[in-house]
Amino acid sequence: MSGLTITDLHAAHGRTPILQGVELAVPDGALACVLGPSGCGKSTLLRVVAGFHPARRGHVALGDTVLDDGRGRLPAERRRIGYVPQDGALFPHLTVAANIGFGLPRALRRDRSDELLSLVGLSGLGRRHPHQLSGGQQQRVALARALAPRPELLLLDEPFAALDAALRTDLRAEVAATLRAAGTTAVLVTHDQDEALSFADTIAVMRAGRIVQQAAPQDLYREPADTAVARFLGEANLVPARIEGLQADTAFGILKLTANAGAARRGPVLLRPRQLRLSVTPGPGKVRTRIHRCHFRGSDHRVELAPESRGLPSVLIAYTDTAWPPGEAYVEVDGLAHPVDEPTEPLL
Ligand SMILES: Nc1ncnc2c1ncn2[C@@H]1O[C@H](COP(=O)(O)OP(=O)(O)OP(=O)(O)O)[C@@H](O)[C@H]1O
Repeated sequence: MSGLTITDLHAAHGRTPILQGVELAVPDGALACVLGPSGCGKSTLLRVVAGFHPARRGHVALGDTVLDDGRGRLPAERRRIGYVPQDGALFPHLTVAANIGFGLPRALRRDRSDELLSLVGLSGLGRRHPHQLSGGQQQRVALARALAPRPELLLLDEPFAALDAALRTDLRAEVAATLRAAGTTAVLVTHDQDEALSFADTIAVMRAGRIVQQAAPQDLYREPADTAVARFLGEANLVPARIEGLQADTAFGILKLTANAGAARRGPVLLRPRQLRLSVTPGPGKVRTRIHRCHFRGSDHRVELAPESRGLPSVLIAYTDTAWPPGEAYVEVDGLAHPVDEPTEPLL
């Protein structure tokens, strides 16, 4: 078993505390994402797991092996962990095959680098040098090199950040497929929510040196822990409500909740843009709005609506399959509303 378990992990740069009680569990064979804004400590977390930076206290274990507990540390070269940095960091003077085989016993190098080149879709390019490859190809070589010694855990530090949008989407799907084929447990850090949502089995949202929520992508998107996580994962309509038990009283009428909210209180509920349904006719549970703006985005339209009722934000966002011309639209809610509170801790 090679699942990663991190409990109450603290680490610092000099005197500045950076990781402040990180809790993270990545099951054996799972692809996890640590998602958080720039500077929240994602790279520091990966560096502690890889063995390049010491923990102050806490516990980091891979399967049954303790990697660091703040007192003792397993040296990085004995951790069986692969690391893919942002820029790939290939050796420029070595061929692609030599980059992949670097560090392997000589007798294994050729077969293993051929195998890995095929796995990352670069068969036949082993004799080239890194500068003769595109950025995306170089990142695939970096992935192949990290996988070559059969690590139990692979760490990826924003490995697609330098690539253009289309290539990034393709490559991350390929990388996810490659990791699943190899059965490797992996942790990718990113500040890009689309990347996290499309890549991972489990996403841990990091803020100010802590994991504030860990869940499967769909659960995290629909049921974020607070308003900041809600906004970080995508556009959010935060609608004022009186919340009690399993329902919320809102300008749309009574909405059912994702979970029992307990005693009565006031607070926003989350409605994602796809939960707002537009129509041209009024009706029960519908709110009259004016279409402020509608723009085509390729796969859908993003519509900004100005509600005419009180008790709603000044702008609601809906994603629709068809275009909506300027004028009136009636909006109703589809699905469950999710109660969200303001975050109780600092955001950075
Ligand atoms: N070597 C260092 N010495 C001192 N402070 C550092 C060092 N490396 C990082 N820091 C600080 O630690 C904090 C966390 O940095 P880290 O690189 O872990 O964040 P991150 O979430 O990965 O950010 P990004 O997404 O921008 O890479 C930042 O405030 C950063 O300035």
